[in-house]
Amino acid sequence: MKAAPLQSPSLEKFPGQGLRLSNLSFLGNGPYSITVIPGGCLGLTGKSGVGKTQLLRAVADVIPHDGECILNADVCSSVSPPIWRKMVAMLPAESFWWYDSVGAHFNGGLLDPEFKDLMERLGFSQDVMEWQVSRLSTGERQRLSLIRTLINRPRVLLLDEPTSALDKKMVAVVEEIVADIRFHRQISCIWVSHDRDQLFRVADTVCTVETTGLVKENRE
Ligand SMILES: Nc1ncnc2c1ncn2[C@@H]1O[C@H](COP(=O)(O)OP(=O)(O)OP(=O)(O)O)[C@@H](O)[C@H]1O
Repeated sequence: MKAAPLQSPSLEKFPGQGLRLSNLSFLGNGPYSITVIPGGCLGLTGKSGVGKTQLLRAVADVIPHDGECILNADVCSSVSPPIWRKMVAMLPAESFWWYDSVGAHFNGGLLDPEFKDLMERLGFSQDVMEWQVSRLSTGERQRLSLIRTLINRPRVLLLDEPTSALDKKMVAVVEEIVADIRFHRQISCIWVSHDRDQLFRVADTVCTVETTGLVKENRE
């Protein structure tokens, strides 16, 4: 069954704005069509292996795909991939680290006025910048990679199970940080999770990803 295109009811306030997926397809999945308004959050769930991560990767333009992603007036196919990926940032479930030291991954970000606040809220003191990446726990990597993504100031945030390695208290902190940033920067967000309760806390629209499209979920 092909799902109808979806959009948030408040979209009329933002004509032509936000992140729009238009007949996006990849690896035999799709087409997917939906709009996420500025400041909005789309929650995606679905069975393991259905293609949630690949959907985020298609939106981030890191895998081949058909159809379009449009961010405000920018059409993905007309924007160079590095520029698109700077605007549309994906936080993968398992973060990548290139250098031995944590601080080397943050260079200019240390001057970002929000850096110190994010570090404190996510439970780090400044000396973590001197640490070796090899000593980081899975949860520390997850929290630090969120900071690294946010200080690049993306206009769209694609979050792939961003709290999977965190305790309850830190899950709440991450949910609050993302909500604050969506509100203050008016960025659009897609949040992938197997935790349905979490998606109904953080997102204004929740959908199940099927191989043929998105199916809107209602809170029960
Ligand atoms: N390069 C590729 N070529 C073909 N198939 C791929 C490629 N990369 C991943 N896949 C397949 O695409 C499918 C979807 O993978 P994906 O990681 O998006 O699933 P998911 O819904 O995020 O699953 P999970 O909930 O387990 O994380 C999987 O069957 C995977 O094996």
